[in-house]
Amino acid sequence: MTREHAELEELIKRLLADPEHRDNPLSFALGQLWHQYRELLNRMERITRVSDVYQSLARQREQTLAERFDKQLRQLEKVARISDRYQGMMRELNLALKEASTHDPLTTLANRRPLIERMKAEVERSTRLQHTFCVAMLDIDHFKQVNDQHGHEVGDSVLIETARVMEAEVREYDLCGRWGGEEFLILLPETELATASTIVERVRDSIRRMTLRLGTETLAITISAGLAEHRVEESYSATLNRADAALLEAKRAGRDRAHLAS
Ligand SMILES: Nc1nc2c(ncn2[C@@H]2O[C@H](COP(=O)(O)OP(=O)(O)OP(=O)(O)O)[C@@H](O)[C@H]2O)c(=O)[nH]1
Repeated sequence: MTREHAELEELIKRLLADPEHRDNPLSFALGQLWHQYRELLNRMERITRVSDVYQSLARQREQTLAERFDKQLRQLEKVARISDRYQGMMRELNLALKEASTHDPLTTLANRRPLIERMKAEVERSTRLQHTFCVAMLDIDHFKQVNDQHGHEVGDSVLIETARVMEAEVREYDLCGRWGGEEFLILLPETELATASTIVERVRDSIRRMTLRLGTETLAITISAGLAEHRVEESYSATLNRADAALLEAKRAGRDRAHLAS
């Protein structure tokens, strides 16, 4: 309320209360007007108060809603982060499981499972396309002596290094794997016996030239191998058995050599 307004109200109140103006014909009408004006003012004040309370309640409600929304959003973000992390862990675990079921943990070469699958696939492919393939079984000579004389850890290092050299010597589409113990298998797709023999000789030569240092000594490793070319309509296991028999012949003939299966 302005100062002039307050002064005007004060003047009206004084005039209405003054006994001197009691008989003035305007005094009654002014009194009624003053009364209505005061009532109107009171109602407006009540409405303003109610509106203020309502606005403040609405503000509070808005605030609590916003806070609740923020809290739920933060919880959702947390759940999403946990779920992302969980999914990442599951993916890694899956990969690790797949790796463990298809690879030898020591040498990281393929284990029997993928080797057998690839041999089966090659049998199918060779039947369909009339292409041949070869299987080479390779075995470290006198490996028991390496373990006995130098210990199991050195034996493990020999296996790891042999696998590394073997893998480095074969072509990208060949498959090297650990068949078990000190025995390895190389699958050579689209390869005839003569070419496969050259590749196996190259592998054997590289392994012979491997330098495995043991203090001042160097450990020399030799490999025997048996090689078989897949025959039309032969199962993968029959080819494998012929390669194995050729390996046995190579061992019997004095080791450090490769024999071709008949
Ligand atoms: N260090 C180590 N040794 C292994 C592993 N797997 C198998 N061996 C050993 O490999 C040796 C194989 O011995 P044998 O089957 O007698 O073969 P070898 O001594 O190589 O004899 P030939 O094959 O006839 O030349 C055994 O002593 C096994 O304990 C392995 O993962 N690590």
